[in-house]
Order: sequence, then C-alpha cells, then structure tokens
Amino acid sequence: MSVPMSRALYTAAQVRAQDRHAIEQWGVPGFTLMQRAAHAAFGVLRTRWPQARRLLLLCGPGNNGGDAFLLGALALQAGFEVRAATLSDTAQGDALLARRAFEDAGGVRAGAVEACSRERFDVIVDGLFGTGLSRAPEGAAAQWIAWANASGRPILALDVPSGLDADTGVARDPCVRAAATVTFVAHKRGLFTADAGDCCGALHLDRLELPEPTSPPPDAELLRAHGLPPRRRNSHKGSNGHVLALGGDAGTGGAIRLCSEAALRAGAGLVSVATRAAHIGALNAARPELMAHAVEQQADLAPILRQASVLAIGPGLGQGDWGRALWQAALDCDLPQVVDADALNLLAAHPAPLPARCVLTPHPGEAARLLQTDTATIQADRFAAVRELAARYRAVVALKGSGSLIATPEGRVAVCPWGNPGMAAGGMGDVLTGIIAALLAQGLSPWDAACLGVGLHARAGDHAAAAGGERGLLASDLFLPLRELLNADPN
Ligand SMILES: NC(=O)C1=CN([C@@H]2O[C@H](COP(=O)(O)OP(=O)(O)OC[C@H]3O[C@@H](n4cnc5c(N)ncnc54)[C@H](O)[C@@H]3O)[C@@H](O)[C@H]2O)[C@@H](O)CC1
Ligand SMILES: [K+]
Repeated sequence: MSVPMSRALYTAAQVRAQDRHAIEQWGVPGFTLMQRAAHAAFGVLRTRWPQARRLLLLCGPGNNGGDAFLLGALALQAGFEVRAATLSDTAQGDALLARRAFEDAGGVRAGAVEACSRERFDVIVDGLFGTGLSRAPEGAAAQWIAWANASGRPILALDVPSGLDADTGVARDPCVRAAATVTFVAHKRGLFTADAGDCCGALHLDRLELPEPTSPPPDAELLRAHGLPPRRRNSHKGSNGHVLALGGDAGTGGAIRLCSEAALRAGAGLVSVATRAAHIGALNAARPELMAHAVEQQADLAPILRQASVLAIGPGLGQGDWGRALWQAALDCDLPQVVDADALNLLAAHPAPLPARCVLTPHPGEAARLLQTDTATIQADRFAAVRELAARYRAVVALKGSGSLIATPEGRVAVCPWGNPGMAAGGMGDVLTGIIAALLAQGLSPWDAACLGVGLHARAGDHAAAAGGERGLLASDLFLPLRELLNADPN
C-alpha cells in the first residue's frame, strides 16, 4: 500500500518506533525532537490566538509534559506570562531537561490548578499525557482536565488530547476537549474516529523535520476528497449500470425511496426498485425516473433481477417472510451488492456465504449483531471490529459512525475524516447504500466504491450542514451537494 504521508495513519506503537528510529538511526537527539515539537505547537498557538499573553501549562510526568515545558520556555522568551501546573516531580530524561529549561527561562511552577484558577489565562496548554496514556486519568490529572474543560478557556492539546486513546479514538473519562491539537511526527489513527471529533478540535500535523518513513506501512489511510472523471461523450444509459434497490416493507417505503434516489443522484444509468405494491404510486409520483416494480412474492422478482447489474438490499426490508424471501433471492444471484440494514440483520441471524463483490454497510449496532457481540465492544476498538467483520464475511465493510472506517478482508483500512452529527438522522444510511451501489454499477471495485461513496456521502453532509446547520438536516438534503461533489475535478 502506498499512501502519501499526510494521509498515512499509524498506531501509537508505530509512531513511537518512528521516534526511536530517528533517535537511534539518524542520530536526532530526543531532546531536539522535543524542541521541534514545542516550536511547532507554539507556532500554532500564536497563529490561532495572536492576542494571547498568559498561558497555563498542564504538565504530565512524561515527554508530553516535556513538550509543554519547552513550549513554556519559548513563550517566556517571547514575553508571555506562563504558569506550569505539574502533576509530579518524577520527570526523568528529556522531560526533566525540559522542566529545567523552563525554570531557567524564569518559569514558575504551581502545584495545583485550583491555585492558578483564580488567575485569568488566555490559553491552556495540555501536556498531561500523549501516546503514553495507559489508563483513565485519575486524581489530580482528572481534576485538572475537568477544570480546564469547564474553564471556558481554549485548550491547545499537545500530540493527543489527554485522555484520548491514540489507537482507538476512545475518550477515557475525563478527556480534554481541545480547541486545537498539534500532533507530532505522524497522524495517530485514533485522532480520526470514535470520540476524537469531540476532543481534538482543529488538527495540525508537524513531522518535526523527519523524513517520510518507508517502513513499516501505515496501519490505515485517510480517504481522499475526489469525484469521478468526466464521462465519455459517447455514453448511453446502458454504459452506467443498472441498480436494483430491494426493500421497503409495509410502513418503510421512504427508506427504499431514499436509497434508490441516491443511486440516481450518484450517477447510475438506470435504477429499478423492487418493493411492496403499496409504495409504487408514491414512488412513481415522487421520482418518475425510477422504475418501480411491485414484488409481493419471490416469483415476481426473477425477471427484474435479470435486468440488474448491481443490487442495493436492506433499506426498509424488514425481517418478516417478505424480507427474508428477497434476501434469499439476493444471496442466490451472483450480482455485486451493497448489503445494509435488515439484510445485515438477516445475515447475522443466518450466516451464509455472500456473492463476490459485496459491500456491507453496518452501523455499530448491526456490526455487533454480525460479530455476536455488543455495541460497546465494537466502539471500544472500531479498527479491530471493521477488520474482523471484513475477514469473517469476506467482503468490503464500511463501519459507519463518527469517523467511518472501510476495510478489506486482507486488512486494509481507510478512515473518513468528514461528516457531522447532523447526519445522525434517519435515512442517511439508506442514502449511503444507494450511492455505493451506483458507484459499483459504474464499474468501481467494491473497495473504490465504498471509499468514494463513504467520502462523498460525508462531504455532501458537511456541505448541506454548512448551508443550514446540523440540526434538522435531512437525508435528502445531501442529493444536490452529492451531485456537485461527484462531478468535481477528480484530483
Ligand atoms: N522522543 C520522543 O519520543 C518524542 C516524544 N514526544 C512526546 O512524548 C509523548 C510520549 O511521551 P511518553 O512516552 O513519556 O508518554 P506520555 O508523556 O504520554 O505519558 C507517560 C507518563 O504518564 C504516565 N501515565 C500514563 N497514563 C496515566 C494516567 N492515566 N494517570 C497518571 N499517569 C499516567 C505514565 O506512567 C508515564 O509516566 C508524545 O505523545 C509526545 O508528546 C515529542 O516530544 C516528540 C519526540
Ligand atoms: K496531551
């Protein structure tokens, strides 16, 4: 896998290995790296808060605290007022040198934030814990984090917001909620999924002048923002695939409508819908470009299946006899398909080999059912969960949620850095299913269709939210920005 550095994501252990490599193989002293980290972070602080003059440093016992002390020394030299709250006096090695550099620059240490809190600070610098976090912050560290979060002052986190697990993106309780995070050497994968979006604020990467590592390969990669290249002028509707969307049991006709309309908006040449007879009139009236077929029994489906090149199955499918019959027909045919919602629940209840070229799109609850576990276990390590799903079901899997992840059975993982909480609303998943199906129908591989589809869906959600806010965002609001993003310059 060749991934440009800024998109490469690493585990904390991999980043530590890069630090060690720089120190041992390239002879860059650890203290020099710490100085570079402090310079980078101070630069971000000055750019973001040009009026700031008074800083409070929260300094932990390790090198993350060392970064904060050196930032404090730089700030003192630049005429700032700086106080440092230190968690313990047990600093060693580079962290101890950093603390001495801070004191030599005239820095004042304060024992407790309570003492400091009577003063006004412009920015709080979080140097409590970085990649060395080993458990939930407790005692004084926990109190300081809670105090800093409630202080109303902006927090600049060094490397990782203290309390956030750099591997999983899970926030321990408590966890710093930063306005900005400057991360060093390489992106840690946990800065992009699960709770990270609530804790990191604006994310900056500084490589500390280290060259791009050539090995080991990154653990995961960030999605790229792109659309599809222009179509050949000499195209016709048959060149762009035929999606068949299956679902919409009694009472859930809206789900299959959203899915099938999304497939049209994502460029499928033709889109058919196989649904309950009761929904046909409404579908035809609302979106005449769809070819809506009433399917009440499995025999109705065979001629429609023969026309399709890709299936989108699950939205509103239900798990009754009707839904089960459609799901069985989908399993029996050899078409590429996007499997979502109740089709995933049926798969979880009755595991079966999937046709080749499938994409599964579970949310954490569906993922838990597919892996016979609970949602908390999925969310505790989303990277492990998506890899396990893809390996077990031999399919590309998109695990939805804040920081959606896409995995292949071989363990390749991509992370979506876009999306917003306005998208935590009914119908959004149905739209994603339709988009990915349309991309499969236009000839993309399951991996490419899932990556592009998840990225387009999240970016369309961000565009729609930027236009009118997150609350009240509708799944159908994504259609217009989706179309623009899909047709934007692919580079
Ligand atoms: N040479 C290097 O390795 C570099 C490291 N850098 C910084 O160093 C950090 C990693 O430093 P360390 O490995 O020293 O680790 P940290 O500074 O992240 O923290 C480790 C220390 O915190 C303690 N600790 C962990 N969790 C705790 C908890 N919940 N409550 C109380 N104590 C806890 C550990 O026992 C250990 O003493 C990076 O995140 C980065 O900020 C940067 O200076 C760049 C260069
Ligand atoms: K930190």
